[in-house]
Amino acid sequence: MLFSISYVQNAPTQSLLSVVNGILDESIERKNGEIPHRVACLLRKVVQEIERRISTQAEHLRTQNNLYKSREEKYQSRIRVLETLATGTGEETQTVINQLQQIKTEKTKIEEKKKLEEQDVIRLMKEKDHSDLEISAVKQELEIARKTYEERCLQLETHAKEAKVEFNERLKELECLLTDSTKKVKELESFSESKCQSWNKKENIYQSFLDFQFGALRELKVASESIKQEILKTQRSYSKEFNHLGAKLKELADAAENYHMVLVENRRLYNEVQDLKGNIRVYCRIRPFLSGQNGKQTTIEYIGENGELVVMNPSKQGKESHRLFKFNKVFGPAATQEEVFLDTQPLIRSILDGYNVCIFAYGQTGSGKTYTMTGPEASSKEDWGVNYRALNDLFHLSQERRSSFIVLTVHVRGTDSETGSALRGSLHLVDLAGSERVERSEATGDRLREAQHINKSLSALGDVIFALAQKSPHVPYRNSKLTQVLQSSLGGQAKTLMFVQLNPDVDSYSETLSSLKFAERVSGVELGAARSNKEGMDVRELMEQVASLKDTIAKKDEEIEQLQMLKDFRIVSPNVNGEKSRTSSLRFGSPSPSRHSIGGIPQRSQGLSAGKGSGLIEKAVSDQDNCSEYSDKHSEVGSQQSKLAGGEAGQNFPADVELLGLGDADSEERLNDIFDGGISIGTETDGSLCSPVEFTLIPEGGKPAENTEKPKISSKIAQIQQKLGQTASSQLSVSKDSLKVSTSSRKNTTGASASAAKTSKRWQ
Ligand SMILES: Nc1ncnc2c1ncn2[C@@H]1O[C@H](COP(=O)(O)OP(=O)(O)OP(=O)(O)O)[C@@H](O)[C@H]1O
Repeated sequence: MLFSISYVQNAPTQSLLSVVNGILDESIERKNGEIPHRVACLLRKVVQEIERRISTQAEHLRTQNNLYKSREEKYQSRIRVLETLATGTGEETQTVINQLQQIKTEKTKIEEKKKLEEQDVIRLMKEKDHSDLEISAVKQELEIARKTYEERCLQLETHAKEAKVEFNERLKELECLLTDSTKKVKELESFSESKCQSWNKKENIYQSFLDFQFGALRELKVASESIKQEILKTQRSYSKEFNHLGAKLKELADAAENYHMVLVENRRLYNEVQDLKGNIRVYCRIRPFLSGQNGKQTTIEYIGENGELVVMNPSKQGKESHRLFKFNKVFGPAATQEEVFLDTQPLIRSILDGYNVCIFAYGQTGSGKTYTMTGPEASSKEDWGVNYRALNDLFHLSQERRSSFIVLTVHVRGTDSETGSALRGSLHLVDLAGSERVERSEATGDRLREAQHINKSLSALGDVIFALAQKSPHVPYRNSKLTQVLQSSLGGQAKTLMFVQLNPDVDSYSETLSSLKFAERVSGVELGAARSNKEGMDVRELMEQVASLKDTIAKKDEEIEQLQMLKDFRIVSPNVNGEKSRTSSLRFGSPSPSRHSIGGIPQRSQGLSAGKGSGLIEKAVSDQDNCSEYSDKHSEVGSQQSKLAGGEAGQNFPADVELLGLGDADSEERLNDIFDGGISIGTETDGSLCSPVEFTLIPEGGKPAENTEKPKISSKIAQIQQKLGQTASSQLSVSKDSLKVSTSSRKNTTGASASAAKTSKRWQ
């Protein structure tokens, strides 16, 4: 804002005022109240100029006013002159009037002008007042600004003074510090000098240390060289040892290999233990999903090599969802017929050693029982089931009966040419009916009745298994034809194997579980060590001698009785004679368990109807019935065949009467049958069946003989017994009465053997 003096002098008042206002506004906007000195000077000049102008204006106005007053007076005098003149001449008057008029107009104009100028003056006055006010305001502001400025200056001066004092103090401090620093520098210089000296010393020490280290390093190099040599030596010895260890490891690997053989051996031994304990072996077989069942969920979780099986219940969670079972062997879905048979073969072959063997397949419908036992229909040789494989030589027979004792029984008999002992074994191959619950079979009408029947025989089988597992004194074999048929295998110390067949389908889980539980129970059944039906020549001869001696005793007994009766007849009345006869007959009836057993052997079949198998059983039983005709005729006892084919259960046959007078054309064979029957029937525990052979073999030391011939016979028996003691001493424990019974039972048993032989022939 630099205004020259000429601008201030030449600029109109209005613009000067606006300059002043601008300066003031600017200072107000800054708000610091400070007006620079130059601006203040300028303002002062502007204000002075405005004041000067106003005073000039006022002077001018006063001059104008005086001028107008003098003019007015002049015109007034003229008017008077003119008025004087007007009174003189009219024309002149008129002219003067005109002039006057002009003057008046002029006067009006001048007055108007005057008015305007007066207005101007008034306006200027107002402007002046306004300017005065503004000037005073500016003055005030200037005063305030000046004061503020002065205060600020004062403050700055004070600050400057304080700063100066402070600066001086700081300067002093810095001077002190400088002095200190100088001192310190000097100290440091002296310290570094001493340090330098000590470092030099240390350098010398380190130099000597390094020299020493280099010396040591040289020594170490020498030592490392010798250590290297040591290591090489050790390496050589280690490699030797490694080789040695390798050899040992190889030995271990061989041992591990052997371990597997040992495992196999262990399994074999385990099987032998099972043989000795007589457990029913249980093989579990899981059939694969059939075509169309792909993608189905399986319940089989794990199949162990040693017979472990874990099944999973998909509807349960956690621990309860899994169940572990252990059997002799578990065959997975991929197991071939050959594999299954290979594990079964030893058992089957043992019939050649005179064992009775029974293999039966259990499981729900469609689980693969027939597949395992027989094989699929129209099967090739690889698909052959256990039946065909085991009975390759009887294949044609199996085929004949393909369309219908389910139960295929094979009797094997042979003679050991070296020892002359006879071997007799039988093999039962049973394909049971489906084990599912009747509701699940969805059968109705006749099929429902048939299913119920099947269910009954399977439940009877369950009862028998349960009784055997519990070692119950009574085993209900006779509750169904099936259990009667299987009696010799389930209770006759035979070798028995059950295939439990499983359908892996999740829908069959409950059936699978119940089959597995049943199988678990079956595997717990101990039948006792299997016995071979092997009779040495000595035994047979002795048996024959015992039998003939018993015959003699019986004849003598009869003679004694007849004599006694004759004697009594002579002494007492005929009634008494009758009484005596009855007593005598009763003695032959069932006073002792052994007698009772002979009487209670026959049990007539009521006709079989057991589903798929029932036809065959029925046929078997009808065959048996045919045999029974024969056996009834000949009063056969002692073999299981005769038991099934005989009369009502528990019926006591008057064995003495029935068995007497039989022909003994093939007595040796019959004797064998009896012996066989004795062994197989021995475990019937309800007291109705017992081995007649046991009676024959077991005289109980005995009462003193009544007849004079008896001591002779008894002593002969004793001799025989001594011989027999070597082979069958454990079975000796019957009374003299038993011996009497046995005399006649011999005939009885010979009859039975014929039946067995014939029945066997029928099946062959
Ligand atoms: N291990 C297997 N491998 C291949 N297919 C099998 C196997 N086991 C069973 N099957 C098939 O499963 C189906 C049912 O088998 P199978 O007839 O043997 O059962 P089942 O238990 O005897 O039935 P049912 O009680 O009705 O006689 C058949 O088609 C059979 O071929």
